[in-house]
This record gives sequence, structure tokens and C-alpha cells, in this order.
Amino acid sequence: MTRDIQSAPAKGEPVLRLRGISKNFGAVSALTDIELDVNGGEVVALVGDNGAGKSTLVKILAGVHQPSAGTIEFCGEGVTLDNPAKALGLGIATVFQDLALCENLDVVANLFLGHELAPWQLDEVAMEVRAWTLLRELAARIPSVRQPIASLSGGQRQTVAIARSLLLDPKLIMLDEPTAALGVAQTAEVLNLIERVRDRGLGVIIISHNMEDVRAVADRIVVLRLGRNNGVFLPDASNHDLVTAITGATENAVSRRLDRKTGLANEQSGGAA
Ligand SMILES: Nc1ncnc2c1ncn2[C@@H]1O[C@H](COP(=O)(O)OP(=O)(O)OP(=O)(O)O)[C@@H](O)[C@H]1O
Repeated sequence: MTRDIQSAPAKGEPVLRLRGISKNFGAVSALTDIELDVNGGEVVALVGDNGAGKSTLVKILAGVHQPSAGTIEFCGEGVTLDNPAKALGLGIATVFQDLALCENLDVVANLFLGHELAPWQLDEVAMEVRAWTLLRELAARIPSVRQPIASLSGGQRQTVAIARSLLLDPKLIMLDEPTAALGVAQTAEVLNLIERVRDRGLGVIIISHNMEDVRAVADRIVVLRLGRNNGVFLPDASNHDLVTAITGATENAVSRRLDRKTGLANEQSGGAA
């Protein structure tokens, strides 16, 4: 059922609390003893190298995978997320990287796709008004809600996918690489949108490999490495500390490269002064 997007949790209230979450796929331990806390009105970035376990954790919260061990508290209550419908019903929305939009349908149709139970589902005018209202509330830049998805930019598509997930009035929204493959302006637009979603009081989990985007929008950065927690950072943490937590090595190619670049920039600014 579709509800109004205003009824989000109060800011700062715990939305999600994971303790001891583990997930084994046969002999592979994808996650071991994971802790994660997300509050209302907070963006938490989940970062880690390939294979760190980010997608597995998101899929557990989306009800796609069942944890092998551990507890999930959602809005103060212990829950089991047996399937995606249960997670959605509780208020956990996920925007996967493929966005799952229908290219040939317009924005309105995509927003309401799958919400067949809504009373106004077949009322085209009501759906269009609701689509405009929602997109305006999000200050989204979509020229026309009657445009087919195929004609929209990557940033606009991401916006439609996020708006669609908000129609179900979630308390937590998970975004998998929302800025991957976007240009500078589109990335800024999506980051602004994430901030507006946060300002509504929702908890937001964002998976990203882009540290610049993570720093720009996250309130906390949670690092996973080899399926385990490997540090929680504020966005002003140094690149060196973040890269060290992500890769597990204090001396590595990424941090050497960053140090070289920083050194070069300092030399240049020193020379110019
Ligand atoms: N369905 C599955 N069956 C078996 N092993 C899996 C399955 N899904 C994930 N894994 C394993 O779990 C580990 C964590 O993978 P996961 O995809 O969660 O990492 P990730 O951090 O999302 O990586 P990436 O950034 O590359 O998407 C990897 O070793 C992966 O091979």
C-alpha cells in the first residue's frame, strides 16, 4: 500500500541496529559478526573493496538473503526479513544499481509500477498530480513526468528510482552506487537529492566506491573489509586512514599515489605563495 512520505522517523532516533550479523555461502564467509547502526536523518556510507561484503549486507536488509547468524532491530524491534516484500512492508527500501526502470514507460508509469493496490492506481490524473508533487518536494529536475525513461539522463533516472522507493514511505533507504557512471553535474544533483531524503528524517545507507561523494554526503563512513567491520569514520577522516581501513595495508599503491598528489599540490601552492 502507498502511504504519504511525510511520516518518517524522528531525526536521531535509531532506525537500524545490526549485531553479530554473519552470512555464509557454503564454505565462503561473506560476512562475519557485522555491527551497523543507522539513525533517522543520517546518511551512513558503506565502503569497502570488491568482495568486502557490502552487497551481501544490503541484500540481507532487502530480504533477499537470510543471515546465518545475528540480530536485526528495525525501529526498536527485532525483525526477520524473510523476503523482499517483508522488508519493503516494514519500511526498508532498496534502490539497486540497475534501477529496474522500464525504458519505454514514462515517469508517472514508472513511479507507480507495482503499486497496484493503491486506490488511485488507475486514475491517471491523480497519479500525475502525485508524481509532480513528489518530485517537487524533492526539488527533482525532471522536465516532464510524461517523458519516457529512455529520454532521461542518468541522474534523472536515479531520481525517478529514488522517488519511486519513497512512495512506499520507507524509514530506511539503501542506495547501491547511486552516482556510478554519472557526470559531475548529475552527481551533484543526486547528492542533493540524498540530502533532501535525509532531511525528511529517513535513515540512508549509501554504497559507494567514490570517496569524494561519500565525504560530500555521509555523516558516518562504515568500512567493511573481508566481510568484517574495519572502522567507523567521520567524513573529515584522512584519505590515508580510510584507504588503510579499506585495504588493510598502511603502505599501499593507493595511499602512496594520494600522498604523491598531496605532496605535489603542497609544493605547487608553496611555490605560488
Ligand atoms: N550468492 C553467493 N554465493 C556465493 N558467494 C557469494 C555470493 N554472493 C556473494 N558471495 C561472496 O561473498 C563475498 C562478498 O561479496 P559481496 O558481493 O557482498 O561484496 P561487495 O563488497 O559488494 O563487492 P563489490 O564491491 O565487488 O560489489 C565475496 O567473496 C563473494 O564472492
